[in-house]
Amino acid sequence: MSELPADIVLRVDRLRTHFELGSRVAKSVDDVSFDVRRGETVAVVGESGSGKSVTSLSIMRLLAPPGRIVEGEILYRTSDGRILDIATLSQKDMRRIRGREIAMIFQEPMTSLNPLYTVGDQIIEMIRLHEPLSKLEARKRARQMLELVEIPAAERRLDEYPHQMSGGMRQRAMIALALSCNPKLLIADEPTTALDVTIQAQILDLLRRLQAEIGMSILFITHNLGVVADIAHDVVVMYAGRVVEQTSSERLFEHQKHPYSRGLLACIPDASRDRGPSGERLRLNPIPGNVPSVMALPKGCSFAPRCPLRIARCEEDPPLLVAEPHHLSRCWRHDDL
Ligand SMILES: Nc1ncnc2c1ncn2[C@@H]1O[C@H](COP(=O)(O)OP(=O)(O)OP(=O)(O)O)[C@@H](O)[C@H]1O
Repeated sequence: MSELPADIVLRVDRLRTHFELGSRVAKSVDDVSFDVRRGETVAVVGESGSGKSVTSLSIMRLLAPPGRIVEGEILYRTSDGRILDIATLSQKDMRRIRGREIAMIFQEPMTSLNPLYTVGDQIIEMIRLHEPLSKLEARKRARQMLELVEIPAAERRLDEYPHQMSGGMRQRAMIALALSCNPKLLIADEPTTALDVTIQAQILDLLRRLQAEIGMSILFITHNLGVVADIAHDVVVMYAGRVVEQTSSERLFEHQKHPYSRGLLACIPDASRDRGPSGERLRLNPIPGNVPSVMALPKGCSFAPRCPLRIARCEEDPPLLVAEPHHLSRCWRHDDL
């Protein structure tokens, strides 16, 4: 197994995850590599179908058959300093990693919250699953968790059912549940997508604050490049199962080296720019066309059919090229960008 530098919590290395459907193979994640450092956030960005969720499900080992990791390593540094390859871990060992070491939050809080139990009981159960605390001690900890995620009147809220809470509060309760075992890595899969803009900003603020306080690392999955600038240190832009651009967040916003990232940037809503003279909503500039199916990729560069900068050479598949130091791009024309 490879070595892992001391500041790296998670290293995804040449990961390939396929769905084998009869004689056809969907290469949903095709040679993806990135590092997540301690206390930092990496955002994985791309439109629907680009392979973001399959990447996070591979890391959590929650893939349902016929999904399978066929190649690559997912190296993880545990709290007690061991380095494990999650890609080959048994499901029994993986159960000890999920929740305690790596937790996940979703777009829809009811994916993790059970409607039949109070929020408090769910957090208490999770705490006691991992720590030998009495019910009373666990309840106290659960209340502190609700306070940590800034849910007002935490003591009373412990006894509420998820449906008694607003969308934003439910999202906070889900985060409290995920953090109740003090994970080192939080995988956040579109956690703010269903929320309105103000609540979205509050949840992003909360995640940033929690990260600074607890020092956890975050893998942030989103289709919205707009939220990335606020939260991520590094960005991995995915398209049709592959990485097309990878660099720091600061660098990406300054200078995109792939036409797909440029297109995603043009889709970011901007309140001042996107209103007409009488305040009406203007259309953004969506990238024409759709992400191709990973079962029927075009020949050469998979983005070429939608690309305004396409040239004859794009019929040849570009590798991930070093456009600048610490800046990778899978585009023949990265120098022209
Ligand atoms: N259960 C499955 N069976 C077959 N193919 C699948 C399955 N799940 C995902 N895929 C394939 O993997 C591709 C990537 O899917 P994935 O869900 O990771 O995309 P995504 O970027 O997360 O999109 P979204 O934002 O819609 O979740 C899909 O286009 C699909 O072809």
